[in-house]
Amino acid sequence: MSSATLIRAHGMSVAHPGADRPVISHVDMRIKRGEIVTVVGPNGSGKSTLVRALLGQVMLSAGRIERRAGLRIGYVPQRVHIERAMPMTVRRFLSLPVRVSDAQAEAVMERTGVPGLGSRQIVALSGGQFQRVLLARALLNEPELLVLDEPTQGLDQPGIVAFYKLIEDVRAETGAAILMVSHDLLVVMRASDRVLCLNGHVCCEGTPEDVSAAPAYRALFGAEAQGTLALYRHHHDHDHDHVALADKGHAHAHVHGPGCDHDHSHARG
Ligand SMILES: Nc1ncnc2c1ncn2[C@@H]1O[C@H](COP(=O)(O)OP(=O)(O)OP(=O)(O)O)[C@@H](O)[C@H]1O
Repeated sequence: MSSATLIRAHGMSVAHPGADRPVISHVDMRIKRGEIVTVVGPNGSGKSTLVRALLGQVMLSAGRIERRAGLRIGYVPQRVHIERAMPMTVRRFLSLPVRVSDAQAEAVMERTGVPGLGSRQIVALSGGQFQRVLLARALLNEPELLVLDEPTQGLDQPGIVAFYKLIEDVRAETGAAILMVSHDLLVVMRASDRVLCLNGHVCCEGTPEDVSAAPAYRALFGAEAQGTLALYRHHHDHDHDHVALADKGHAHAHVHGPGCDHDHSHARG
């Protein structure tokens, strides 16, 4: 594994007991220091399973995962899986499972745009505030890799845009790599260095520009894909020069998982 690589999956497959076919098959992927990588795919395509397998929370049925020794990971699970009704203040929530000082708690809340909320009950937070508190907790152990599973679920459009801006700021400040699962194709693509399009297997992978032009992506996302393609044809106005990416020279490289039966021509329209 190269020194810039934080985590790498080789032929990763996950099958749930009793299911007739694997949820994800033969996924090869890696995340390098400081990269923002997004996983997109239809409902049920295995995105959360992929993330949880990378984190070691789900057993692989085939393949293996390499992690850099001592890799610090911050994880924000999908919101729907978190019990919000528990009677608990934000301050106490931030001290679970590892106790933090008041100063640390206040600093991280300030960082994620929810200063002074420590005494609030979790249940009394808005969706956007809760999401920022979850992010704050994930940042407390100074992760080198931050993993966010559908972090903007339930937020309105300005809330979504603001959240991704915050994520980019966190990356710029801390140098953490970020792996996100998202449905916000347009917004998330602008914030990503690399996109992985999943439908049980990796259908296509590459820069947002490459993926938005890939036939497999367009077949999966239809009209919505047209929007991202238009974005990259006419408004590719962001740059990633502030991040040293080892694979910059391979900006158009992308790989296909085995078993893909879609059109593999890589024409860019
Ligand atoms: N523990 C489990 N046991 C059995 N099947 C499971 C389990 N976890 C997930 N699945 C199934 O695996 C498939 C993929 O689920 P997963 O949550 O990874 O998809 P997803 O792409 O994240 O979906 P969504 O976009 O709806 O969140 C689904 O059909 C789901 O029902």
